[in-house]
Amino acid sequence: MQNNLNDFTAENGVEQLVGQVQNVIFAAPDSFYKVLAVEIKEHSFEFEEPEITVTGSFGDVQLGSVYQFSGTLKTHPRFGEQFNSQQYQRVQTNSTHGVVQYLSSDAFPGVGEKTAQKIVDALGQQAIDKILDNPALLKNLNLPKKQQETLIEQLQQTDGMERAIVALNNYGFGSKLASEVYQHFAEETLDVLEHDPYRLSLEVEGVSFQRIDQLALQMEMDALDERRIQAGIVHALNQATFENGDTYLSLDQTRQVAERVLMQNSATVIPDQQFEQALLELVEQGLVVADEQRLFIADVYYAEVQIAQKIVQLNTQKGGFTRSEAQTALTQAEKENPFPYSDEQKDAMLAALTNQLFILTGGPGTGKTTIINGVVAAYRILLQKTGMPSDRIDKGIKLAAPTGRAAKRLAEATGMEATTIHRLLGISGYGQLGDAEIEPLKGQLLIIDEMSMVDTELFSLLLASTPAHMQLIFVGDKDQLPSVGPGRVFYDLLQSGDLNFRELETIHRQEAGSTIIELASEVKQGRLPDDFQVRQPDRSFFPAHLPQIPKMMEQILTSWVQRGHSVKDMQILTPMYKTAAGVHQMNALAQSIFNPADSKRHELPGQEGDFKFIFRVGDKVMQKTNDPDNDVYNGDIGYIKTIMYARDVGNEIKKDYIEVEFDEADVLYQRSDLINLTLAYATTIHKAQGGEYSLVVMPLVQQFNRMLRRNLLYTGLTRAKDSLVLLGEPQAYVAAAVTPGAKRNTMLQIRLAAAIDGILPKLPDGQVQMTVDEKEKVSKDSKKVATSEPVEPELEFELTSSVVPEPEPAPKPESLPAGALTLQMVQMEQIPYNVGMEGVTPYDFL
Ligand SMILES: Nc1ncnc2c1ncn2[C@@H]1O[C@H](COP(=O)(O)OP(=O)(O)OP(=O)(O)O)[C@@H](O)[C@H]1O
Repeated sequence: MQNNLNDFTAENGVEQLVGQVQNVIFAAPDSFYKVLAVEIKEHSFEFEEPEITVTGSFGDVQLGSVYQFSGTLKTHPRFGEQFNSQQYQRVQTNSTHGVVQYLSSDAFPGVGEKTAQKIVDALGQQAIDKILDNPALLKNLNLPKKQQETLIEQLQQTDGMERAIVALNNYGFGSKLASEVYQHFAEETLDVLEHDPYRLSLEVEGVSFQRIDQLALQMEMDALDERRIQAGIVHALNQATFENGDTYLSLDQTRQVAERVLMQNSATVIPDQQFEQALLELVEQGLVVADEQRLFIADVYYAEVQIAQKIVQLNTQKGGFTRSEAQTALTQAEKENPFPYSDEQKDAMLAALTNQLFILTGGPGTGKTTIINGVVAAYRILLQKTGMPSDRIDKGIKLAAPTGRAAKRLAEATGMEATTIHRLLGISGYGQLGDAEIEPLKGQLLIIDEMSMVDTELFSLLLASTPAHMQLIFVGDKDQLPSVGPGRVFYDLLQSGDLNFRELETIHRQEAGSTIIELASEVKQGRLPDDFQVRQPDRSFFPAHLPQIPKMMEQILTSWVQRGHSVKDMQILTPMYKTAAGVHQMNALAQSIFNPADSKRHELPGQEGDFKFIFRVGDKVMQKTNDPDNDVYNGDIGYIKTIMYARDVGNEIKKDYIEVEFDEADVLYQRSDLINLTLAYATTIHKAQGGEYSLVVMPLVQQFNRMLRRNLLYTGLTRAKDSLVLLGEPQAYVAAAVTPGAKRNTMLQIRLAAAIDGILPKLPDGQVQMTVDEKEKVSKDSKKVATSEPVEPELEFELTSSVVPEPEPAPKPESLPAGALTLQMVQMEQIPYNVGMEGVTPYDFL
């Protein structure tokens, strides 16, 4: 430790405190202000308690790490004595923590945290070196023989790795991320970390720019170092692309966002010339593409160009069958169908059968599944006529969807096999899509459902793997939210107007009294029906302000349980994570009703952002990332089957774990994997895309402000199959209905037009997404002839502004339709704002 207890005294009235951060009690969303719970190790002032509250401005503080704080002890009128920190720094000496973390990581199967601590207690911070020098030391610790052997073998095998990982752990990297960093840089890890740290954020997914920036500045790297500015620019573009869904930023936007990002940790202003130079370098390196005043992450730029190229190529090809052949097959298929097809449906099916590429959009109940079934039936008939054996026909028809849940629904609706797009393409591992090895698909017909969820990168990969002869049908609902990932591919394809597509208008769902679909189609047109608040057989509305929502939700869920319904058929959908009506609070509430605490059952802690919760056996949970290796994908819902503690008899891996039962597979999560798992009684509406539930309960209040958009409300409503319970403020619903979805910067429509005119930008070699077969062919060809010239980076811009931008203005609602305005004014007067829950009885919502 830098300070010895003896000279640990206040200087010039500034007190000193060294302590280990136990918890971040509060973190301001828009500044670095935090309130920390700190276990005291040393202090220069009088204080009797073992723990103290520390307030101040802190960057990315690491739980469990030790910091030295300089500041003053203050008495807060409500919270009592607190340490107000003006300066802080991390104390590096507590590296035993890193060694324990490393030894108990997945690299040493069978070694848990307790054993790791025992080793470090006995051998100290240099434990690893000591064991490597003298393996016999482990014998004195009474560890089981098998454990000793594993430890020695692994340590010897990994040689320098442990030093790198321990160093990374001490810099605050968790074990999993630390090993990903090591896998990427291998023996160069420490060198890169110390001399070129921004490479970590540029090259390893999951290492944030902010974390590296704080680290680098602490290591006294120059705030104007070109590598820092480059990393800031890439971070700005990544944020726009992978968080906001844009495929590019304008030059001005990039400058503004990058500046904001770079100034979070240092007040140094980046001069225009240096920004420009850093950007030029990125373009020359091929990480960023500049197209006039637009800047793209290179992979996304190439993906858009490649999509346009392939789509236009396919769109000009006729399908394998003539119109009269298709017509005959359809007539035959119709005979097998329980009802005759409508003209609109027949027209769409004929277009699907006679074109190589066909796109279908329609709201719920308009007959999309009917068309998929009809096309498949007719397709079978057509192939049978060519003499193809029926097993080959079945294998040649592929159905897929972007998520496991959507694929399962597609399989149920069609009675055929359906899979995720990832699985169809054979993508495995967590790696970036751009690096995926893709196999060409086999078969004649490919139908993708829930196409609105497919993003630019995945779509480009999908197209790259479809052979020229394969017929493609893309089905979706253009009014739903766009993909979570970059772009709004489905919307752009339809909007281009030049492709073979049909939009279904007529609703066919006939169930008596079903008003959810009517509500959805009103919302689609930017208004709410006059009977919005009037109870219908399948939907109800309960007025409430934000503070009333938890109580009302409790009544709704309790009533659901009392009526003998299962949690499986119910889903709370809400726009955001925070607030009393957000995902976190709703989950905690629903868990207390559906799966309350029980001292006999095992529990493990979970955390999402700064929200802490617990996992219990029986909990409804959701996977948060794509994990093709385990066949679980972002948004998949499962139920906790088992929770095992390391000490439990029969626990073979000797580590705490949770086993979750998903539709496709059971998946095991050790503590370090729990970051990929969360409670799922409530989810965001975004995460619910592609899912369908018997009952949807949706709270909307004006506090959700920016999120209140038409496509969000529409997506939420259309997830309800039988019953819909809406609660909240009517004006929040009106605001959502009248406000169009957020705009995304995408270039796909322009690229499609350019591809049609034959003036698409040329893709440089190495950037064309190719299947394994194509790659082999190119590599053979390239041995014969030296090919294309290197492409000069294009960069043509002028810096116009260095002003930090104002936050994006709140979305402007379109002018209110007359009906909606009346509703807003009249209904608001009727809300029992002050009557509390007595005035509202949401018991009979079914
Ligand atoms: N032409 C028709 N005549 C009578 N009933 C029809 C017709 N077309 C579809 N239906 C019925 O309407 C309902 C909705 O059709 P379908 O499931 O194909 O729509 P969808 O667009 O796939 O709906 P969702 O997106 O909600 O799953 C089904 O019960 C279907 O049997």
